[in-house]
Amino acid sequence: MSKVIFIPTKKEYEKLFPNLSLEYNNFYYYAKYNDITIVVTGIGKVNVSISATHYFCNHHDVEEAYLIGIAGAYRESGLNVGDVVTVENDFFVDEGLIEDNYLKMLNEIGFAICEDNKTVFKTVDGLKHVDANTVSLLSSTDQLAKLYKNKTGASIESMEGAAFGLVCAKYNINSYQIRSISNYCGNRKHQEWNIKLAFKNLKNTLCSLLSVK
Ligand SMILES: O=C(O)c1cccc(C(=O)CC[C@H]2O[C@@H](n3cnc4c(=O)[nH]cnc43)[C@H](O)[C@@H]2O)c1
Repeated sequence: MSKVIFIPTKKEYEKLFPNLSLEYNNFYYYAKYNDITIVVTGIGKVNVSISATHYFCNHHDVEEAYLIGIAGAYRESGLNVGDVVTVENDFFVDEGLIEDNYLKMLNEIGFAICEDNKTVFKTVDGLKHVDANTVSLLSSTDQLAKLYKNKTGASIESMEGAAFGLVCAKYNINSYQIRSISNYCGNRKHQEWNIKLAFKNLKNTLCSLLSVK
């Protein structure tokens, strides 16, 4: 049985594994770290779905799959930049429509992507448990951030989570999602990015959780 770590972008990979070079197989970049495979999926729902599906089709011994990376936190979440969290429920929040400034997810108009338009992850003890929204249209205004947050009550936002969770569920694979908060959502002028702190804390978590040095 094996473990695999999925990371959305090469930028994130290079901050976490600066000395480990990547190979390419036409679908994704990957590397081996001891007995763990690391897959760089590409940004967003489509890329993570292609990469994870291809990986699981070709590796039938996966026991645990981890999606790790950075994420934005909604202002009202109480989270700080640099916090590392374990995601429980992850919503396809922007698959839907907006009517009179009210956001309806696809499940509310009879076309659910999956049950309740969300996927559910296993969680890691010792980290803050949060719910997440997965978006293609980033919440780059305070108004949109509020719309997303109020819809599901999620604390954080990423671009891959719910899609990854759905692929893992289809393959019956135990999935985990660990994110380090790099910025706040909303108005791009006030997002307060701190990439360095986010990756320092994420790397520390990886070291203790998966014995990755
Ligand atoms: O600017 C940099 O140096 C840099 C270094 C590493 C990664 C990045 C990214 O922008 C990665 C994009 C990645 O991060 C997630 N993310 C982060 N903040 C948010 C957000 O506010 N809303 C949605 N997604 C966010 C996302 O999952 C992307 O895959 C930059």
